[in-house]
Amino acid sequence: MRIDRTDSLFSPRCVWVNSPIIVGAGPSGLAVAACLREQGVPYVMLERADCIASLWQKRTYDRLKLHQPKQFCQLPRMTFPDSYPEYPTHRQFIDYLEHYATAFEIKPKFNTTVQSARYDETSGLWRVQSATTSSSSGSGDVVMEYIGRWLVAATGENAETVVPDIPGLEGFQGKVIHVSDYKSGEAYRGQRVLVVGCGNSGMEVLLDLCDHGACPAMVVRDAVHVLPREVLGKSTFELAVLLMRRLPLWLADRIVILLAWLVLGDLARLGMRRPAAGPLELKETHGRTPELDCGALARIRAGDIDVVPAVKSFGKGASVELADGRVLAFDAVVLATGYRSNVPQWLV
Ligand SMILES: NC(=O)C1=CN([C@@H]2O[C@H](COP(=O)(O)OP(=O)(O)OC[C@H]3O[C@@H](n4cnc5c(N)ncnc54)[C@H](OP(=O)(O)O)[C@@H]3O)[C@@H](O)[C@H]2O)C=CC1
Ligand SMILES: O=C(O)C(=O)Cc1c[nH]c2ccccc12
Repeated sequence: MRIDRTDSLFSPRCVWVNSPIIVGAGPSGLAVAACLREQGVPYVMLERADCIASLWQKRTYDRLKLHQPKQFCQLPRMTFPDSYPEYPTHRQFIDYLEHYATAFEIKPKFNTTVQSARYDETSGLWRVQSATTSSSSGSGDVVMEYIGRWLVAATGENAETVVPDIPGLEGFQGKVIHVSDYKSGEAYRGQRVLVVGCGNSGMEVLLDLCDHGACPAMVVRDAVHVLPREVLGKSTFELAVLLMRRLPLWLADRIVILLAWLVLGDLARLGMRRPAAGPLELKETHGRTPELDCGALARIRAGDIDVVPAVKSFGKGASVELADGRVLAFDAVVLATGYRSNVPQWLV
């Protein structure tokens, strides 16, 4: 057997890069890479997954479409094809991103997880430690340290799934998944499904479950801002941007809430009260995205989706105890409880 002396002598291997180090090959990382490329600036791009835009490729449900019209979602220097609809499907979005990466010759180092990125004040340099998993069996991770002057953190807000710590969840007898593993309601036909969380993912999965003949319930534990996707044919997002440019935030919020009320009616009657702070204020101050209704509200109104309060605990078998004391039985649980960034873990 040959002993690799360079590995044992310099572990981890250090590479000096006279260029930015981009962490993450999602839409933001790709956009940065394309702009650098256009200026003739080289870069190194490190990506944990084995493909670009892994969240879009591996963790989205089948029916997902962009929630904003396409002109607000395209990356710099390349528009969406004219043939795309106003709200492209996630498959179309992935095709666009693949085409974008090819056009700008973006070649990330895949299967490479950044473990830490440290800024050294004295030298003014970043030390970025990464581990590359090899697909060939037997050879372990290759640990590298990239040293350079610029770091771009582009791992997004949704790198890790959030799984709530609800008592008894591990003992629940039915199937439990996080929404990142949900593809379609086909697997749930005829089943009682509890969807925990009423963000954009939860709301759309509820609709999908209805469309596939399941019997879902939605946990709403707190106040929530649901807005229509469009008002009088104009996207609420565009409208909000226009209002925010011209008016103070509080007034823009009042108008958005009034329009939402005119289109959607009083949602408190459906068990969904609005937070005291407006949707635009919450986006500005907490980065909290408003929920855009894609049809779930109509199904709640029709009685196809039950709205229930917070889950207190999962009991014996397949029972669930709710905050209001009710105990209900479910066949399956979908945790649509969100995602979080992992930047604080590796940017030290
Ligand atoms: N087509 C598109 O463009 C889509 C975009 N998205 C985006 O992706 C991002 C992630 O969305 P999403 O996956 O919905 O995650 P979010 O973080 O937006 O929503 C998570 C939801 O789960 C609730 N929750 C968390 N823990 C619990 C618990 N223990 N019990 C009850 N409820 C709980 C939260 O409630 P609380 O507010 O009380 O914490 C919140 O309503 C967002 O930016 C969203 O807009 C998602 C789907 C489709
Ligand atoms: O694209 C996002 O990240 C969003 O959060 C969408 C969004 C931000 N502000 C809004 C106002 C009204 C409707 C949607 C949004």
